Amino acid sequence: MKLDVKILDPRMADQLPHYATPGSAGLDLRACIDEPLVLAPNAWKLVPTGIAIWLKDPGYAALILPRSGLGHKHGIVLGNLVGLIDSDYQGQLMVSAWNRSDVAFTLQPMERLAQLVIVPVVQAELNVVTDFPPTERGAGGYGSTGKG
Ligand SMILES: O=c1ccn([C@H]2C[C@H](O)[C@@H](COP(=O)(O)OP(=O)(O)OP(=O)(O)O)O2)c(=O)[nH]1
Ligand SMILES: [Mg+2]
Repeated sequence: MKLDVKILDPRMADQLPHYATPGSAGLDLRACIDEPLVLAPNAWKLVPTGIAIWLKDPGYAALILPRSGLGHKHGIVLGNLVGLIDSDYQGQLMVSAWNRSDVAFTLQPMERLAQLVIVPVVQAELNVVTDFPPTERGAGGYGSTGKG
């Protein structure tokens, strides 16, 4: 698909997000900040990415996800756990950077902070019913099929 993108911070012009390998699912998002940002243990800050996208088609959404390395090694994940970008959103992509670790982390300007994944979406039309026809699972959940 073609994705319309607006460059809001001139530093992004020559480092637009790209798929790092032919099989990559995510586009890395950078921290468009002017100076290093210290995230104290358990602190979170909204970080601009310097770009806006317009998905346009309600059949798509974008998810902002943590980068595995930052999340696992440094505890830098997302304050909203996952960011959901609506197809009609045209504002700057923002990343809620949360330091869930007990060690301060310094985020450098233009560092790759999170990743954006475009996903297909189905908008459902709600159909109100009083009963569902029975299924094998029924209302069973939360481990009802047993362990292992
Ligand atoms: O990590 C995120 C999450 C959201 N957004 C933008 C795009 C999204 O389309 C919009 C609204 O997000 P969401 O619907 O999750 O937030 P809300 O708290 O429900 O706000 P709203 O009332 O504006 O829908 O904010 C971001 O830039 N980054
Ligand atoms: Mg919302």
